Amino acid sequence: MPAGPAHSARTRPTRLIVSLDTKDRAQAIAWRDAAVNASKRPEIMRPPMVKLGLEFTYAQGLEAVSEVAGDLPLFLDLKLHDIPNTVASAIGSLARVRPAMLTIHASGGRAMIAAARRAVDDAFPEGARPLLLAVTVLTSLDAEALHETGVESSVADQVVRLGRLAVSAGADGLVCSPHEIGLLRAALGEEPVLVVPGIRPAGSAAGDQKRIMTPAQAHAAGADYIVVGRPITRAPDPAAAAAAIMAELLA
Ligand SMILES: O=C(O)c1cc(=O)[nH]c(=O)n1[C@@H]1O[C@H](COP(=O)(O)O)[C@@H](O)[C@H]1O
Repeated sequence: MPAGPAHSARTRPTRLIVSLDTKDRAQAIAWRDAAVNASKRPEIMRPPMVKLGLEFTYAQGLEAVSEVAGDLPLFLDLKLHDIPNTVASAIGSLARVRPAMLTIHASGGRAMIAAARRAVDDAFPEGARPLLLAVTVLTSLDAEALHETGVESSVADQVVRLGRLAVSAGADGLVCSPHEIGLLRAALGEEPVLVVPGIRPAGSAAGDQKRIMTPAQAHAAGADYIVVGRPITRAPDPAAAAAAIMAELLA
């Protein structure tokens, strides 16, 4: 694993990914535009990424995904989890969308992750390959919910175990909660890209998320990207909410 951090946790840049979780195309475009407008404020001037996932893609299809992403870098979050051949073939079907990031579940195992790696390398031209991200333990799970699935380790140990497995099998990065960033950096070094949902600005409702932090806390912990949905999209003024979150990442 690479040693020698390029940035300390505190100075590592953190970029916002806005999660456009809706079935409605016009709504997704409106939220995208609100985030883009927020990012043009002079103190920010850093365009966001957008995430489209299961809800939007099942409702609207891949062509609509491309339309909504427009020129913004796209995190296509379909969390593939199946036998290796099926996952690899599915990745081939996603190439036309030109995502910047794709997700699989690390718990699909080494052969599945390695097959996904090969599929990304085969299906996308060099220079246009998405980052292959492996989801470790969903941020909606706490220790009790994880144990109920038959995993006896702590959440932290399971995240690190799956993180090591995924990176050694070819993943470029991991999806984890902000609570595990330090442990993953200690185990895997600075190179794996850490994409971090479970973000809740102070005072906002946790909803179904269990392992949460504020944007500033996740930035200070060393997240490369934070993923934020409802705290922006369900806010009375999504552009203002996005701007406030982006401002927290500038420190
Ligand atoms: O892969 C993800 O993006 C993801 C992984 C995870 O462990 N937890 C998690 O919340 N997500 C996604 O991140 C987004 C979080 O949305 P909010 O909870 O509304 O901010 C949702 O689109 C989730 O699907």
